[in-house]
Amino acid sequence: MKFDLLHTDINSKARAGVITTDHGVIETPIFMPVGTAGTVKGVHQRELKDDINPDIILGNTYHLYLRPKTEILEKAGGLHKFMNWDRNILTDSGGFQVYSLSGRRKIKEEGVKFKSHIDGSYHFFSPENVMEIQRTIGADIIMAFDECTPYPCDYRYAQRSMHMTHRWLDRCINHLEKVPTKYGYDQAFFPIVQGSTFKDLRAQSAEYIANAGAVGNAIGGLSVGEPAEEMYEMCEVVTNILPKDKPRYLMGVGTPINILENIALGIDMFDCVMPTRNARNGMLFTSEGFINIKNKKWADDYSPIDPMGNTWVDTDYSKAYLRHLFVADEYLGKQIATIHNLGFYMWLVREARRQIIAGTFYAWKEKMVKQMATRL
Ligand SMILES: CC1(C)O[C@@H]2[C@@H](CO[C@@]3(CNc4nc5cc6c(=O)[nH]c(N)nc6cc5[nH]4)OC(C)(C)O[C@@H]23)O1
Repeated sequence: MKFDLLHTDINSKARAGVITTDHGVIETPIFMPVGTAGTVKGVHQRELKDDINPDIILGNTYHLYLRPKTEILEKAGGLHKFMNWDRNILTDSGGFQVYSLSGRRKIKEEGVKFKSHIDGSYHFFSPENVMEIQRTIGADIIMAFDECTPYPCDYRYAQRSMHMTHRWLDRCINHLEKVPTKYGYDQAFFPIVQGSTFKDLRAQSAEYIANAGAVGNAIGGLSVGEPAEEMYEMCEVVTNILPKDKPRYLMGVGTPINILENIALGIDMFDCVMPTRNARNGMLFTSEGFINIKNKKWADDYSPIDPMGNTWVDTDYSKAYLRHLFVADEYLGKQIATIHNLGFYMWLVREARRQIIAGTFYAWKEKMVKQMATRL
């Protein structure tokens, strides 16, 4: 994997760059649609390509390991072939999902024993076997096995959790050297900064991760319920330490406002279930603010979903029609809203990139942050 930093904003730490992998280029800043179990919920791969056009989507080790299971993926030749997606894929390592999803889990130095949320069976994840699972899934970018420190927690817990994540990182790196890639293309490995919301721990973790010398670096342990201001403070500390010539990935973030504020702090890559999850509940993001399409006020509003919209659904369908589909609980409503929201998120990061290159990012960001907070 290669990262070319093309432009850094003069009034902020915002950057425009290009990541190149064996499955094509990724223009940054980038938003990565979440496709947890090998599907971006409700959207065909062909629609993804034609209408939303993401350079990269996310998969998840925890989910894919439990279903369809690694042997099914291996026989298919990896996740790209299995889901017929020939662009980039990033897989999260599952550490976080074990912490946030599985019923019961026991975290020890060796690894994490957990109960499947599907059938209650017991499983064990360690830095070593998670590296092997991600080799088998075959994503272009794979994440370290870490402990996402729960929020809130006391300093002592955050410190111990951070050091364990650092020890697990060393085990991931050592093991990856022994397990070759399986499908003939490279896989980039990203370590993950922890340290909860303590500035000194965040700095310590950022230094440790920077010294690992990986091709890209991630920031974890955020977007877990902390106030946005604390998220921004931690990103400010960490991006001042992480190397400038490597992409920075802020995991699980976030709202359109979170994304613009963090681009200004020097973050290049984002993922979040918000555009897809909120779409399924009828919450639409637009450049003028956000819409709850189930609200009665749209019942006889025959204007396009989003006249400034970026995908064909925005002008093919009216607000009244989309509201009807949600009220009638028709599948099509969720599908239309998902394509709209993902189209908006892709527009947002692409427009941010254009503004950074034009040197007008900061003023544009300030205007957009105010505008997008409006409830329409
Ligand atoms: C914002 C929003 C809508 O996103 C939802 C829900 C709750 O937050 C999210 C998103 N936040 C999030 N923080 C993360 C931290 C780590 C981390 O430290 N390590 C690793 N390996 N992976 C991570 C993935 C992360 N996702 O996390 C789950 C539980 C996946 O659902 C998401 O609120």
